[in-house]
Amino acid sequence: MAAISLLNPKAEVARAAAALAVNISAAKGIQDVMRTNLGPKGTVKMLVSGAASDSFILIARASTAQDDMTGDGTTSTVLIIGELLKQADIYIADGLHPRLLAEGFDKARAKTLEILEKIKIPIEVNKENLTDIARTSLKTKVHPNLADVLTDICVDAVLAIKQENKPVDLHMVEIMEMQHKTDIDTQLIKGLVLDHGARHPDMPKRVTNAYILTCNVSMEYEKSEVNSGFFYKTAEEREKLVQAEREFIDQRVKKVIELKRKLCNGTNKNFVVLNQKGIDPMSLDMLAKEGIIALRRAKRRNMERLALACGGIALNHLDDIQESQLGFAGLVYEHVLGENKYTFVEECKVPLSVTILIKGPNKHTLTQIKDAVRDGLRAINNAIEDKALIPGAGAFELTAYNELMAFKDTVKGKSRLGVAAYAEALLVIPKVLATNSGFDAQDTLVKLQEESRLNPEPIGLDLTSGEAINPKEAGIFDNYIVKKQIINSCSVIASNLLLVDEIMRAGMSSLKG
Ligand SMILES: Nc1ncnc2c1ncn2[C@@H]1O[C@H](COP(=O)(O)OP(=O)(O)OP(=O)(O)O)[C@@H](O)[C@H]1O
Ligand SMILES: [Mg+2]
Repeated sequence: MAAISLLNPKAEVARAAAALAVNISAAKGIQDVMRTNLGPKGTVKMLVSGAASDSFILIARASTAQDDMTGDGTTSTVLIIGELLKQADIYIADGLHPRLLAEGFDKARAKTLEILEKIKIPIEVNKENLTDIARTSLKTKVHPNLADVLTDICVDAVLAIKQENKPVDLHMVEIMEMQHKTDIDTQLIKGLVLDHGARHPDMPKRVTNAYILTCNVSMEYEKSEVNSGFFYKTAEEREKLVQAEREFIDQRVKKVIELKRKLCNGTNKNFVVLNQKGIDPMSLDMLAKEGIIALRRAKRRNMERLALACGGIALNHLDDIQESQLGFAGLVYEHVLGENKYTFVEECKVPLSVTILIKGPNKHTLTQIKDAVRDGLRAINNAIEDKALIPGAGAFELTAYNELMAFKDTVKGKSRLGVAAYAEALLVIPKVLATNSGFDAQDTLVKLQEESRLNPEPIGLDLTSGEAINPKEAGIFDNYIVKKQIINSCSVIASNLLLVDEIMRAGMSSLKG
């Protein structure tokens, strides 16, 4: 193939035209697959795979890049690219050169970014605003009742870990799954959940007002050294060494017990030891007699999170332990689920790390909720970083359309057709939102455009009634950063797909040269 096109310039042109046609039809095809996803009435996300064309890969990459960056806007990206190419197809059939269209796209892109700046609503970072953005996002992912529950959880989680004047670290929100049919739903734990229980039957299963000692100190008598035979000659000597070693471990445990007695005895307070190292049965016995809960072999990662959640310091030795080094939790309890034991450390006062515990009857549900929670958290975080929101429900796209059409008249030459095509393409968002809710796209659009001519405020679509609404009043918002990325990536990808013949020619001439 390549050899023939090198020799025959006509074949080269034919191939380029065919490539353009492939790109256009691929973009339309992907758009058709994705369109039913958009908005809260959209169906659950589908994973598209298996198509081989480069254009597909390009669009898919744009859409996953979008997802990696902000966790949102992938469906809109694909829809707008598809629509840009559909529009382009009409103009190209009329003889317009793709390059002029691409030029127009780029002018429109710059203008649309200006429109975005104008429409953006500066916000204070407070519960109400964060709830609006989280709810809008979550309702596009899970059914409305669950979305409401998850909205509160996500907002409370972020507000809990958010520190004044510092960027939010979403890693401090641990997402944990529990597969179980249960009446308790997904919940926010102001603290954390360890996936094991206490190791002694006499230890309390539930305590309140608990000091938390986190440490990485062996409370385990290490037989191996003593038993190795190097250290003793007689049985008596061995016995002594064993005793000395035992004594050494006991001293450690006694230190803990001493502190516990000092702080807790005669009060309503309790004591919990969470140790990264081992605790042997004798040590556990001693602790259990004192009513102390002790967990051994806690995961290292959890040790760090424990200190963040409960306060205190993870200690590497117990030589001089003091109250100030301990954390505190309002409630510590064991929870048994089937064969698994969990320990909940919660009601931490100022937790810098929290846990969202997702419950669901099966893996599929768990994954779906987990993805939704991640999206919700990212939407909240985006809003905090942007300190702004964009009115949703198609309001931004309708406003941008109006302004771009006015702008188009100021653009000289044929590239203005690219600007018009871009403006038209943005309307795919309100149109598909309408269709997915069972309304006629054209009727709805006419209605909304009439309303937006009368109303200075951005106008969006009420998906229940099919009428115009003010998204600001309805609390429907999108992230600024997400819209910005959609605007940028759509025009770049669409232009690349359009200019496939030029790219091919450039590639070809470099081959010839
Ligand atoms: N309650 C609502 N009423 C009207 N429009 C809404 C509502 N909630 C969300 N939308 C609109 O739905 C669109 C977002 O839909 P959706 O989240 O399904 O797709 P996306 O963000 O493009 O892609 P992704 O699949 O990555 O989330 C936005 O245009 C948003 O304004
Ligand atoms: Mg979305």
